Amino acid sequence: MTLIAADHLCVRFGGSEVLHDVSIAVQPGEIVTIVGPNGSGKSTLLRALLGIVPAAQGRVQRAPGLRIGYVPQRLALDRSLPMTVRRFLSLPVRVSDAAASQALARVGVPAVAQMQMSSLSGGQLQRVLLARALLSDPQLLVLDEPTQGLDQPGEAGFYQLIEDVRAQSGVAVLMVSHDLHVVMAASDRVVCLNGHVCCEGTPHVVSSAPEYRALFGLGTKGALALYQHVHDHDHGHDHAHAHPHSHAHDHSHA
Ligand SMILES: Nc1ncnc2c1ncn2[C@@H]1O[C@H](COP(=O)(O)OP(=O)(O)OP(=O)(O)O)[C@@H](O)[C@H]1O
Repeated sequence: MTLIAADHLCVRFGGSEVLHDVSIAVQPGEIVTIVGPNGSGKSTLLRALLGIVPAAQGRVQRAPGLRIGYVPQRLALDRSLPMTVRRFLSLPVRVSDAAASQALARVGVPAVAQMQMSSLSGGQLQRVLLARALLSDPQLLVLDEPTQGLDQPGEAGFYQLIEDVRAQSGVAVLMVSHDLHVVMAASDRVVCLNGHVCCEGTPHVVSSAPEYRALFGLGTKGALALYQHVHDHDHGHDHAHAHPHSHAHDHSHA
């Protein structure tokens, strides 16, 4: 059963077509990442899938009753207004203290409930946003650049958390990211977007595709190395055939 899908979707703003003939589908339990240059329509695609932006052509389908936890790219919150994390977690739907504590503990920030939203660090804020998205027990998490502004360890920690949450709950994840290095390792499937779908597939396939290389250059060696590293661990049983160094070496010359 497909959770959410765009079928030959076109989106226009005024006279300009921002998305052209985009088809994409997310299955239960998958982590799918959309990458692409600035202005390539990544946020628009998420917003169209969520029904916030209308389709000019094609259509969007969501599984009946689909529960979605959405973390938008920008938090529309006046940071000068006093608001504790606890109160924020009850917006717009009131949750019990127990549920709030459990959600914060789950994302690794158990002690921030009484802190002001404005005094959270970037990494803490991202985790609080994720906690709120998880409170509705979603089948699909939609995350728009969830690690924006985080340093490399913060980024890696956040993606690890996403994988842990997926492993615990089986939630599917659809996210937009610019952090190619870490994203590649954390995704089952990558969709490279530039107004249309340039290429899509496993991180390995996408990062070797000429369309991807044309957009992102060859600065993906780290991603490849990291992905191969994780992959080799997952497939320890055929380690007689696995040779991480020669893999990385081969690809750096691909
Ligand atoms: N509500 C809107 N009205 C008019 N134009 C819009 C609107 N939303 C987005 N656009 C335009 O659509 C294009 C794609 O924007 P979008 O935010 O989807 O790109 P993106 O790939 O997410 O970019 P970034 O990586 O910079 O976040 C841009 O040219 C943007 O100006």
